[in-house]
Amino acid sequence: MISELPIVDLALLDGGDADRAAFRDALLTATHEVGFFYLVGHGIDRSVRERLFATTRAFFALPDDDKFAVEMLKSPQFRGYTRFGGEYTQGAIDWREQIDLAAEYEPLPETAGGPDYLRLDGPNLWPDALPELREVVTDWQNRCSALGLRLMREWALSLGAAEDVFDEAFATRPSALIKLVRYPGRESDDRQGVGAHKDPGVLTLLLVEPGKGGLQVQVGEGSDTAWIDAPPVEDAFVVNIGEALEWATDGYLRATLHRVVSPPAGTERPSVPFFFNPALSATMPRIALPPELAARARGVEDDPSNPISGTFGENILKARLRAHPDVAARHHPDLVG
Ligand SMILES: O=C(O)CCC(=O)C(=O)O
Ligand SMILES: [Fe+2]
Repeated sequence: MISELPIVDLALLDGGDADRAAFRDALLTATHEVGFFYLVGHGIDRSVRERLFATTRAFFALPDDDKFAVEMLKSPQFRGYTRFGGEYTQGAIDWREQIDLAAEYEPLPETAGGPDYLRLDGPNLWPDALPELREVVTDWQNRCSALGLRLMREWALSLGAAEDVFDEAFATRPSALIKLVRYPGRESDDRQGVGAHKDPGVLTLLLVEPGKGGLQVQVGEGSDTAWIDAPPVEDAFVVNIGEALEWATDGYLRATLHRVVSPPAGTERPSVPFFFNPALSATMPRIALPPELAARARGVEDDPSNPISGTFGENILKARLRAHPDVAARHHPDLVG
């Protein structure tokens, strides 16, 4: 069983045919076997990442009243600030605070009997007290979306499909989500920063402040599994597959359980996950795998407590209602009974 996540170097794509083939091999192997890898060579400058973390810290340093002014409880679209104790994974509280900022679109006209997930379209709650947040987050979203699309094309090629097979799902109203997160240190037997979960979207590009451990990834198969540490690697994103890409590849690519352990008392751990998500109404294409890959596809995991839907909006709405029961009860009582 592996003890460290594999490293994949995007700069290989700037080389010749052999380098590009090596990149696709490494990408496919990492995401078939582990579902998680470190991405280096991505070309996003250190200064840009430092600015993102400086802004993240500035947000969490705001007085409580400024954060509560943009509380998610005010947002039927699950945007805004979640204080400690507001979020749950597998029924247990996640000890982190965060602000959720997603792509912003005008709600589509209400159609009677239309899908519930369209309720997720709408505005972010931007804090007046930190006006630069909007520009920094929008810039980060643009950079990560471009990187996400580039990776999707590489997966398409490495799976034997047309390069643009995934493009359409992201072409109109893609619903990328960024969280700025802060895990406070604590002295407690309960170490749940965020509980074990799979990400509901397509892929996640995670940035963690240098030097901050705590992320753990489940490796292995069936009953033979173990949790390994995935500390940040210099200049690297941690990238993982979400349920929508597992679904698209009949489980050839895997969405992997991961969790964050609270940092030690007296420290804190900022992180910024970017969730590369298609349009709410998109159904991911199901890739016709070449026989040698199809033979090793596991099928989509069948977990009665977490059914995976091929329509992205259904999958993300399920995850949002479960993670934020207070928002669900206030704004969507008809969906949670
Ligand atoms: O903060 C992290 O390192 C990971 C967070 C995560 O897994 C999530 O928010 O889905
Ligand atoms: Fe996650």
